[in-house]
Amino acid sequence: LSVGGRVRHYKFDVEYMIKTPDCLEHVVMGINGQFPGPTIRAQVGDILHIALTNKLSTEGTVIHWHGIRQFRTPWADGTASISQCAINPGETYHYRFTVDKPGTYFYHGHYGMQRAAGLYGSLIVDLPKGQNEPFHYDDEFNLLLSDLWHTSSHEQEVGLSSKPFRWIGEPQSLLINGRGQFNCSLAAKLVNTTLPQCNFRGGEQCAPQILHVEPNKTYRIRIASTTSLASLNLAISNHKLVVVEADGNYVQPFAVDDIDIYSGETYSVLLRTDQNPNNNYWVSIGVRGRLPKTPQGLTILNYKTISASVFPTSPPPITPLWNDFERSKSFTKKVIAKVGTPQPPKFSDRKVFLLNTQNLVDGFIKWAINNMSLALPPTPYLGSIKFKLNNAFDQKPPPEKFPQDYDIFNPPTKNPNANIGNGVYTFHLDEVVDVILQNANQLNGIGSEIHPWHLHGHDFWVLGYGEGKFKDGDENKFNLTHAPLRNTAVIFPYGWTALRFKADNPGVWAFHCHIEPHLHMGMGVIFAEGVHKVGKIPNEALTCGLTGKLLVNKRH
Ligand SMILES: O=C1O[C@H]([C@@H](O)CO)C(O)=C1O
Repeated sequence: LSVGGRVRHYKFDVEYMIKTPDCLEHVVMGINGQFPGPTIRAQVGDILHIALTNKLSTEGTVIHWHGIRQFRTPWADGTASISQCAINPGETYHYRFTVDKPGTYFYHGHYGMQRAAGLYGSLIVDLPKGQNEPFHYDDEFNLLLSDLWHTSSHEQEVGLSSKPFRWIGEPQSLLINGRGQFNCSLAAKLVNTTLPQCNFRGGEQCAPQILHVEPNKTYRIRIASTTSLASLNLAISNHKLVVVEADGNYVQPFAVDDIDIYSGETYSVLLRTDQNPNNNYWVSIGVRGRLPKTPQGLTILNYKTISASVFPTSPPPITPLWNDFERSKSFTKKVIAKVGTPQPPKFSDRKVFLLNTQNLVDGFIKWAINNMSLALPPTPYLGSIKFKLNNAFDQKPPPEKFPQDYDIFNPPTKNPNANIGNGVYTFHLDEVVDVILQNANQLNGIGSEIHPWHLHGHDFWVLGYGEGKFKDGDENKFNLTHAPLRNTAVIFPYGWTALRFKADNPGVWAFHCHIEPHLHMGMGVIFAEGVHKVGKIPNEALTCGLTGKLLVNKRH
């Protein structure tokens, strides 16, 4: 742990609670009685110490600190079956780790589908006092975006693993800082809807959190998406957004009317309050990438010159067409590194091609990567690899490429069946790895979805996005001069995305689609590097499976 960092102590009690996040009652997962969980705010170099107590009565839990690389603390990454054992009811796990990079982050459950159940909150890392961000702002807001279902995460989980398969469908509500409106609309008076106008007295759990601003100032709006499924577009009527940060990395500033944000991504945008201060304006989020069946999520940008209850004069921004993928690509490709950002090594040591397919396994619908669908083992990899427990998981590494003649434009008719597995991609410490994520056609009918891939333990450089199947020579088009550093990158329908990272963080790291049901259906892989260099893993991370038995045997 870094020297001189201030230790910040948090006590987190995770429990199920009854809340009314979209004006209807639901059981959600919360922390210390709050949904979303408390915001963690720290400074670069600080050590966070979060004592997490599982107050659920019948299931385990863990929390992942999304975007924090966990250098020298891989057991604090908060991934059940990968970096630690799930924390049992009544038990407390101590997450201790350094936050070494300023930026906008969040945290969330990483066991079963607990993120879908509402286990999430914001994590913001400021620069040390006296240091300035490379852009100016007067004040800031924080928007944590999520989606909500009226079915429980358990019901969803069982449906996804059933035969016949039951898809979770589209979310019922979109939430901004845990607040949405299902049975009324904030904008009913201005839009074509059968929903009544919402009437809030204030204090309701589903009342929107209003952004109160002063005219002629610059605000930094931090935006993080922890959605289970939805790809979102955020816009603020009449106001330009200048994107300055993505996933805790500075980007070359660019101005847009709206931003796309995929699950697992974070952005900071600057907003200048230069519009008529006698109006209020809409902040809207809407679904993109899938046929939307969910009303927009809304709140208000209120110029303090007038009352927050003054009704905006025009309807909320219209969310761009869900399937205008050219528009989506155009936005995503605008995200390039700020000048001065470290750039990737010119060459990679290894290329891993990962074909994403939706398959059948014994009649169950799964997602597979190079024909392997991930099912996590009972003993977390970090311990089983470090202690060489070879029975803990498949010792045969998964394939690093897929058949060249695979037809990505059609359903997987020739090989509809995938295999279930839990093998590991092992990298040499400091190896420079390219990952080429290849999208393909879904299982039934013609179509291909967007998947946001999130890497634990690292940032990667995004080298490029391409159409169709990656082919020899495409690497000549890689962006090696202003490649953005990120921890999440999307693959577009029928396209590929190329990433480069240095395997310089001893540990075991998940790399997966951040869509919660897709991960649950096996859409992920496991990377490991330099595990022999990992320091002493705290016993509390090892108390299950084969490592649990080792601990017991030492005592007897
Ligand atoms: O994984 C998925 O399954 C459904 C559909 O493909 C099968 O019902 C869907 O929309 C997904 O994203």
